[in-house]
Amino acid sequence: TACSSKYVLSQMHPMWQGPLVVPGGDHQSPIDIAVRKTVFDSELKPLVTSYDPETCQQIWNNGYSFLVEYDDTTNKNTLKGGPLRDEFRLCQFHFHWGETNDWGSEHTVDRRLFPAELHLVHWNSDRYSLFEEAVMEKNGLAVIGIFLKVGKRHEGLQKLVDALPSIRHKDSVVEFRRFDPGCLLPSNIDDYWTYHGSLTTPPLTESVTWIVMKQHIEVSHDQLAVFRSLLFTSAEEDVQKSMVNNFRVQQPLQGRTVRSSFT
Ligand SMILES: COc1ccc(C[C@H]2SC(=O)NC2=O)c(OC)c1
Ligand SMILES: [Zn+2]
Repeated sequence: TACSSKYVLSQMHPMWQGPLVVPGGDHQSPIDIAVRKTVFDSELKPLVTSYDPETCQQIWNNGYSFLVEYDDTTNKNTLKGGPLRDEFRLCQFHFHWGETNDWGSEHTVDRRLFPAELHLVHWNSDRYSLFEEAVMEKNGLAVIGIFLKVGKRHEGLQKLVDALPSIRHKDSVVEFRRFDPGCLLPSNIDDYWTYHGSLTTPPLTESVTWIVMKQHIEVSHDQLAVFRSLLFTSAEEDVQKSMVNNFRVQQPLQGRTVRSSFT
């Protein structure tokens, strides 16, 4: 689908620090969410999600993370409400994780790192007709960020974990059907932080309304270990590199305000 955004990542080192000066960017992501500096906004509405598992298409390794992609040619997977004025359409979700459980998330909360972070990527289908158009526009994307903690096994995640060995190498893809992304949401999606930022990999465009959930989800140690069995490298390459630490470091807030939907 369009959203697979076969973006060519510059020869990005896993601990890619990015250029010191980002071209034309002072609203970059991820950031540290300093809770004491967030501002409660009573105008923020509850988030409304509606996902159809039948639109799930494939899971693939793009050499940076693994993506589960949805058919985004119709309006079957929608996100609205929260800080959003328009209706957005899910196109994919993916994760970021570390080589150990001590780090791996992109956003931090009061400098606290989580072992992994889930991103559900949506594009503004009220204003644009393709993901690729939306990704270049200021109000083009909405990404829900959900922290993962190591604890009890996540039953819904297991179907995805079981598919990972079949996409070990970069550019491998397999059919992946009837997966409900809603099963990955925490029980409480009314408490979140929101701010305007960017993609966390090239092209780093500042087109994202970030919605970071306060409540994390739990996955087991063994489930997360399977993420780390993926490889950055393609089958042809003679040196195989484990897909770990595929996160960007936190970027300066540059005067932005992070709003909270809760007190
Ligand atoms: C050209 O379009 C792109 C390029 C990169 C990403 C992936 C980035 S953005 C994020 O939140 N996490 C990531 O790893 C993308 O995703 C929407 C869209
Ligand atoms: Zn991401």
